[in-house]
Order: sequence, then structure tokens, then C-alpha cells
Amino acid sequence: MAELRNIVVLTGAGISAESGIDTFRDAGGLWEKHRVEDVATPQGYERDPALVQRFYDARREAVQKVSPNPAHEALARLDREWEGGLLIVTQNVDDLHERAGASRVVHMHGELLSALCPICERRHRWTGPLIERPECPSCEARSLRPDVVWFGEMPYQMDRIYAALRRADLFVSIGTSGAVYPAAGFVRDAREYGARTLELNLERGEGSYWFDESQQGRAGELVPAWVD
Ligand SMILES: CC(C)NC(=O)[C@H](Cc1c[nH]c2ccccc12)NC(=O)[C@H](CCCC/N=C(/NCCC(=O)O)S[C@H]1O[C@H](COP(=O)(O)OP(=O)(O)OC[C@H]2O[C@@H](n3cnc4c(N)ncnc43)[C@H](O)[C@@H]2O)[C@@H](O)[C@H]1O)NC(=O)OCc1ccccc1
Repeated sequence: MAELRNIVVLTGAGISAESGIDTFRDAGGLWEKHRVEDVATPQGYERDPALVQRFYDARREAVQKVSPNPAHEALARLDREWEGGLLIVTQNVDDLHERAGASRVVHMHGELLSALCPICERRHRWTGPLIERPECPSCEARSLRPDVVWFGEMPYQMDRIYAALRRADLFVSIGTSGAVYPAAGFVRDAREYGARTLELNLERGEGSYWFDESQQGRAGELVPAWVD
């Protein structure tokens, strides 16, 4: 087997479930309580920005009440100790990877604790809106929006992600249903570039067929076992 040097890890809501963060599609998940079109699309934000602000405010409060779990901690350990290439590509907008100590992390769908001004394109730490369209500290436009990627919008840092996929010897997917693109297509991209592929998930995801190996179980057990 070719020498293992470069690893890409894709994470989804399932890795934060054991920290007490709702996933999207599981029973009692976010998409049961909110219509995607209303809270996670640019059109929904145009229609009712206050509804969208409240949705993300509630998630910000929830994230600040929880802590990283053993799966986040194991990936942070890997990040500290692995001398080869490593990129943790997360679909999650929470900051639990960083709070566990990981640094080689890309938030392809944005971050809850960041605010984006679509006018001057500057980002600011989110200090809580309490109103529909907070003022941008840089250009004073009443424009600040959650710095998250909504459906129909281009995910962040796609060039960096595809470059890492092209170099990957190993692609590992953790806690994601494989229902949302382009993230759901990464396993096939990685395979095309010759990487071995491993799925660690509570149940088989929609793209499970494309993985060389698939382990079912809780991330809090599977990930430390895989890393150590
Ligand atoms: C619904 C789907 C069909 N639609 C899409 O994919 C769309 C449209 C589309 C594009 N290409 C396509 C191709 C085919 C079909 C459709 C499309 N995609 C887009 O619009 C994307 C933008 C999508 C991003 C939307 N924003 C999110 N989030 C941010 C906001 C927010 O968070 O509020 S998506 C959001 O939902 C997704 C949820 O998925 P998961 O994280 O997997 O969570 P889920 O609940 O589904 O599953 C949890 C899993 O964990 C497991 N689990 C649970 N507990 C545990 C546990 N304890 N341990 C282990 N596993 C566990 C469960 O078993 C389960 O499998 C995540 O990506 C998450 O970020 N933009 C785009 O394509 O731009 C153009 C483009 C194209 C190519 C290249 C460049 C640009």
C-alpha cells in the first residue's frame, strides 16, 4: 500500500451530535423544526431576515453552551501529531474543532460566530444582532448577515479543498449523511485521485457505496479508535 502522507477528513453534523448540537436530518433535527427554504436560502433571508437572524441566534446560544467531544479531541490530537498533510474540511458552522485545538480546519459552509458584510465583503466577529440588518462596522451599511453558505450559494475555499483532495492518500468522512453537494461528491473526487476512502458514521450515508470501508457507530468511539 502506497505510503500514507496526505489525509483529508470531511466532517458533518454527526460529529457534534454527542456534544448536544442538533443534526439536520435525524429525528428531532433542525430541518424538522424549520423549513430549509425559510432559514437557509438567500431568498428566505430577503423575505424575512428577522426569522433567519433568530434561527442563527438560537444556534449560536446552543453552541456556546456545549463543549467538544472525544471525536473532536481525537482529530485535534491527529492535527498536532501528524507530520504529513492534513485538512479537516467541515460542513459544520460550530467552532468545536478549533475549541478542541485543531488548526488545519476549513469551514466550507461558514461559521456561526462570524458576520459577513455583502457590501464591502469584510467579516466581523458576531456580537449579536437583536435587529434585522445590523450595521457593518467597516462601511456602515445596514447589511451584516450570518457568514454561512446558504443553499444555492458557492461554498468557501473550494480551490483549497479540491487541491487537498487531489493530493490525498486517504479520505475519511465522519458524521455526515452525504445529502448535500458539493461535499457529498468529495468521496468520488478523492477516489478518482487514487485515495483510499473510509466512512465513520452512525448509519450508512447516501454515498456509502463509494467508500472502500464503512464503519457504523458513534463518532465519539469510532474516531479516537481510528486516530490512536
Ligand atoms: C439538498 C441537496 C440535494 N442540495 C444541494 O446539495 C444543493 C444544490 C446542489 C448543488 N449541486 C447539486 C448536485 C446534485 C443535487 C443538488 C445539488 N447544494 C448547494 O446549494 C450548495 C451549498 C450547500 C450548503 C448549504 N448550507 C448548509 N449549511 C450552512 C448553513 C447552516 O448550517 O445553517 S448545508 C447543511 O446541511 C448539511 C447537513 O448535512 P450533515 O452535516 O451530513 O447532517 P445530517 O443531519 O444530514 O446527517 C447527520 C449524519 O450524522 C450521523 N450521525 C448522527 N449522530 C452521530 C454520531 N453520534 N456519530 C456519528 N454519526 C452520527 C447520522 O447518521 C447522519 O448520517 C451540511 O452540509 C450542513 O452544512 N451550493 C452549491 O452547490 O453551489 C454551486 C456549486 C456547485 C459546485 C461547486 C461549487 C458551487
